Amino acid sequence: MHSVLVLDFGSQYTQLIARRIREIGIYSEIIPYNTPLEKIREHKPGAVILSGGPSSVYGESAFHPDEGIFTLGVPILGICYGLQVIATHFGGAVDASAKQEFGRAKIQVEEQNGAAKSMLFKDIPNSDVWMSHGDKVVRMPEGFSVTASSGNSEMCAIETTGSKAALKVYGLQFHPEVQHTLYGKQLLTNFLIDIAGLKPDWSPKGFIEHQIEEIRKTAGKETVICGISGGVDSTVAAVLVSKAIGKQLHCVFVDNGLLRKNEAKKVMRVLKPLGLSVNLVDAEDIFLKRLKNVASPEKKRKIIGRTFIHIFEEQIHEEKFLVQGTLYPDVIESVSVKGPSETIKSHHNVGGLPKRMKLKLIEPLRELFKDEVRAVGRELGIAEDILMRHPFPGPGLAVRVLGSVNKNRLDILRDADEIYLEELKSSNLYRHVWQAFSVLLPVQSVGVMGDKRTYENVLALRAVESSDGMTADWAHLPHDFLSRVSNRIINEVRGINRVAYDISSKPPATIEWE
Ligand SMILES: Nc1ncnc2c1ncn2[C@@H]1O[C@H](COP(=O)(O)OP(=O)(O)OP(=O)(O)O)[C@@H](O)[C@H]1O
Ligand SMILES: O=c1[nH]c(=O)c2[nH+]cn([C@@H]3O[C@H](COP(=O)(O)O)[C@@H](O)[C@H]3O)c2[nH]1
Ligand SMILES: NC(=O)CC[C@H](N)C(=O)O
Ligand SMILES: [Mg+2]
Repeated sequence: MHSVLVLDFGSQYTQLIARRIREIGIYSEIIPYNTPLEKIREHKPGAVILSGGPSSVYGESAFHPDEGIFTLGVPILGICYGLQVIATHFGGAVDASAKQEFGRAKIQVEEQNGAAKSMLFKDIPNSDVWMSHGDKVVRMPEGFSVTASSGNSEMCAIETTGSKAALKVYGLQFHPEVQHTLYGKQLLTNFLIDIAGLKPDWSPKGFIEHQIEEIRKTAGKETVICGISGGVDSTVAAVLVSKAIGKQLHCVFVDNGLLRKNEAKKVMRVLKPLGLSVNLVDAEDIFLKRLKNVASPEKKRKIIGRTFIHIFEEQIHEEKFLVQGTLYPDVIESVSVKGPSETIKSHHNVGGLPKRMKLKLIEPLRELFKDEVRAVGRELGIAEDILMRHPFPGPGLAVRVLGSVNKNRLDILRDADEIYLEELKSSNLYRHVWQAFSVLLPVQSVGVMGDKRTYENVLALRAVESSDGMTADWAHLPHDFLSRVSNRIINEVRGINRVAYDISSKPPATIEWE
């Protein structure tokens, strides 16, 4: 199976390029813009795409690829900054444009004999495209011709022609990967299928078959351990590995006392039909003991992370491999040219584990996006209830009971959260939001219940819409729904006399409160 390599020059849209290619049914991977030619060759790419990027090709700190890519012998498509890289490499010139162009523009497709001159524009009329640039090609590179133009960029689409035609190098000033470019997907399809001759053969079924083979090769006869949370990623990873090596896989589910109401039991019940061997470890006491009187969010997160590792280590006997449900967005973050960003919160992670214990990793989902993981899960026969679950953070309710955590406060939160989730499901709203949960505030307020003064806790409800958890907006849940949930919680949960709804987006807030 050939893949498409996307060289990342730091565009905000790089992930989107990979995403669109996957939607066409072709495998794609993102690699840093400066990956050496030998490394690129190892991927055996069927086509290469150069992404956009914030720098200017003529600037001192411009990003340049290994020039050897132009000798790979596969079609190359440069988008925006990628086009500008191509233009300068082949002897053209790029300069700051008098007029910057952000947003919608209309392209004029060059015609020949009543059809588009370029195969890239097959079945694409003059139409709206999305632009985001301040530089433009001001002198054509040699051996190229213009295939489309826009009001502001006469050389909006160019490609090799004549004696250079066989090189199949294409450049676009606009962004075909964004939804606002009406025929963007058609253009990418033309490039990948008609020009590069790739086959759209990515399917969950093919993926599963391929991974099963790979996992068998990697694991051999060794035993393998997997931390399972009942969440989407670890469940799909575990079922896939178990399909490959059956009884060699041992799963560990840690009840850290920070799970939702009856979650340990529920998770064990839903995992049962999947035929996995799951060891439930009751570690509530140790987690709560270590968290006692700790109020700082970062301290809590670190204690939980460490305790997870500690419990996990006790469960490892002769295993040589560790299964992780790492997804593609996790991988991309570590290769992006943007480099490491500031730590906003320390995500609990089993990631520290392998080095310390010399466990080797099996990460069958590391090339997938979340919705693709769900599609693979569906193909594996995993129930929709598991696949459509909202993400749940490893530190669980410890980051939703603000301030210091104890069993009493956790129980109050569990009771309230159960009502909220129950109502979301029965009102058919659960699937329409990315994530919803309750937060117990370290604040008391005065109320009056049955003529009596109360002085009790405040609970916040949170629901967000998001596509990847990186940015989010608060969900505009119907007022009568919120009012019903609030009534039920105040009436049914002892210890809460006031409910608030969180109307902050991310950024500047985050999804979780701690
Ligand atoms: N209670 C737990 N017991 C054992 N392992 C856990 C537990 N919670 C988290 N993990 C491990 O940490 C990893 C990361 O957790 P994370 O919440 O990101 O993924 P997930 O739970 O598999 O899926 P989702 O994002 O849908 O919640 C899991 O894949 C799992 O291996
Ligand atoms: O596995 C996890 N371990 C963690 O430590 C963690 N912290 C936050 N989250 C989840 O990540 C998404 C983004 O959350 P934030 O906006 O709060 O950073 C949201 O979906 C959060 O629920 C975590 N997931
Ligand atoms: N989006 C881009 O790739 C921008 C490329 C370049 N920095 C410009 O402004 O033209
Ligand atoms: Mg989880």
